[in-house]
Amino acid sequence: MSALVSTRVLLPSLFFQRTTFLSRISFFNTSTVLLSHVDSKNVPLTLTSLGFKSELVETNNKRQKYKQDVSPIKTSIGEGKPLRSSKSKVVLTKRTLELETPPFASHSFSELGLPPSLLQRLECEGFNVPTDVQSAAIPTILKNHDVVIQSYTGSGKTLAYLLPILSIVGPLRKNSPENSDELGKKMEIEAVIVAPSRELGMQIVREVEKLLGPAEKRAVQQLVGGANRSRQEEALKKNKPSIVVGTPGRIAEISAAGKLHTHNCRFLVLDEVDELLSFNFREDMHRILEHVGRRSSLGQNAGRALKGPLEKRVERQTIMVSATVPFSVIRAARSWGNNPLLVQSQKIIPLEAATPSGPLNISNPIARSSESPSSQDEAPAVSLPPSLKHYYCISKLQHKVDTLRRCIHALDANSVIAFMNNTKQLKDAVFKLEARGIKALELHGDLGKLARSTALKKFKSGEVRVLVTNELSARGLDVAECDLVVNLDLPTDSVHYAHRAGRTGRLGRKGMVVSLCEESEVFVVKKMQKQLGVVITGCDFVEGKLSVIGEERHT
Ligand SMILES: Nc1ncnc2c1ncn2[C@@H]1O[C@H](COP(=O)(O)OP(=O)(O)OP(=O)(O)O)[C@@H](O)[C@H]1O
Repeated sequence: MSALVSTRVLLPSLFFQRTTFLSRISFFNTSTVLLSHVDSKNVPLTLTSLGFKSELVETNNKRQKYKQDVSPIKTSIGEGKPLRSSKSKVVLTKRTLELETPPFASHSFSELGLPPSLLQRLECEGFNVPTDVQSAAIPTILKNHDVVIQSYTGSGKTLAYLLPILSIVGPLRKNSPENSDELGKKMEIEAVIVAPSRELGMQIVREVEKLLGPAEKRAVQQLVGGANRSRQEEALKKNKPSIVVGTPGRIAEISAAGKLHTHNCRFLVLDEVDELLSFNFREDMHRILEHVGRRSSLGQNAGRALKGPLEKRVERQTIMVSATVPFSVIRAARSWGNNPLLVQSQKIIPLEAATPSGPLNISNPIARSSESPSSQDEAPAVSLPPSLKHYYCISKLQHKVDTLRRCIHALDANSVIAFMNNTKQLKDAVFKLEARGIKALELHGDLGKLARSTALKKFKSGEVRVLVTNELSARGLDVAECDLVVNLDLPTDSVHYAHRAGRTGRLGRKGMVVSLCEESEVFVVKKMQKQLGVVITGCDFVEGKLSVIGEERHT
């Protein structure tokens, strides 16, 4: 207890010191160690006690930039009502999300072979240091390798593929288009990025637009389902984008209609590749894989000559990405790509060397040692952010929403994603939360496009405290402020658990995951714990506090 108090007292002064990034990492590691000595039976565990701090500040609502050399990542989220009415200034609760295990590499972006125009844009947007996986993937992709990028949720995989692509295609590329006849004439799509949901597709588009800057943002075009197709086709014709980002159905549809010419495409990215392999996407993915970059007449500079029987052919570069890479993806990647490499944060190996019992689970030693060889066959290379804390709480079905309410209050969570499996029950949960005075909104595929984007916007801005959703939001959704994920229904398997859990604890921030289950489901939690290689601790919420049941193991 005294260790916890002294850590808290030390925080404000140390927090604003201009220390180096590395010394700050060691400071936070120290605070973690101290916290782990606290007797969890006597001390209430809240997000604050686990390292989240709240303080009242004024904010002008500007986006917080990531400046790793100045201060840990902070983020502003609204707790609720402004304390004072003012048109220009709103007083909100500022919550500082400390970095527990920052995934930043020791390199700088300028060492990775990116063009000056892109480096400038990165600086403008406040991206100063690449993450581990970016340091590994960027040079590998720039060397023309097909890759499978596997790294835990929130570790920066999107920029890991966007940056090398933008170095080679589009207005920020190494050779300015004005100086090259071949590139100047080119009107074709040069990169196709496929994502399994409209929300993720739009998020990627925004990330590309951010990097391109306001003057060049037309170089990317969204082709997501649910949006007006003819408008997308008109935009393709008018803006002649270099990059398109979309969902499999819409991309395949527009391509089949002859309005999207991707045969000469240089890059094909499959984001959340294991999800794109699912049965639902089979036909559309087949078309995309068959057509994108398949009849290339690219110039020598842009294309890659293949070895062996395909020696004369110039072909697309295929980039496959996910936090979870089951062996089915490895098999598919071998057939889709040209000698692909498996790129992880700390290592790069030929995909050929990846076997079901081999390096796939290297980031997950507990899972490797606890799984039998047969169950490893389909065991995913799951990677969860190391800063996450996992709990489960036994609750009767009819009491789950009330348990969720108690959980939110006990942990003092400000930005919560609650996952359910059934849309109808999801609506009831929102109704019950609202009736209990907690601002909540639903987000699922049955909603219209406007309702979906409004819900997401309100949640991201902090206007809504709880987003009740289903698998739709489990993949890729990036809300830095999310400090708690609750499974109101258990996910179907450990892969789904990993993606749901990964909506919090982004980019090394702390986060908590609480799974509410009935007594008869505890064995499912235990099984996932084993497969994922994490400790999921039993807990309850009593008198406004989280109390741990049984021994909590700190790993
Ligand atoms: N080098 C960096 N510096 C600062 N912020 C970064 C950096 N790289 C990425 N980010 C930010 O980190 C957040 C998480 O990145 P991203 O969404 O790419 O993670 P991810 O690994 O793709 O996660 P998931 O597996 O859940 O899709 C984003 O908000 C992104 O803008």
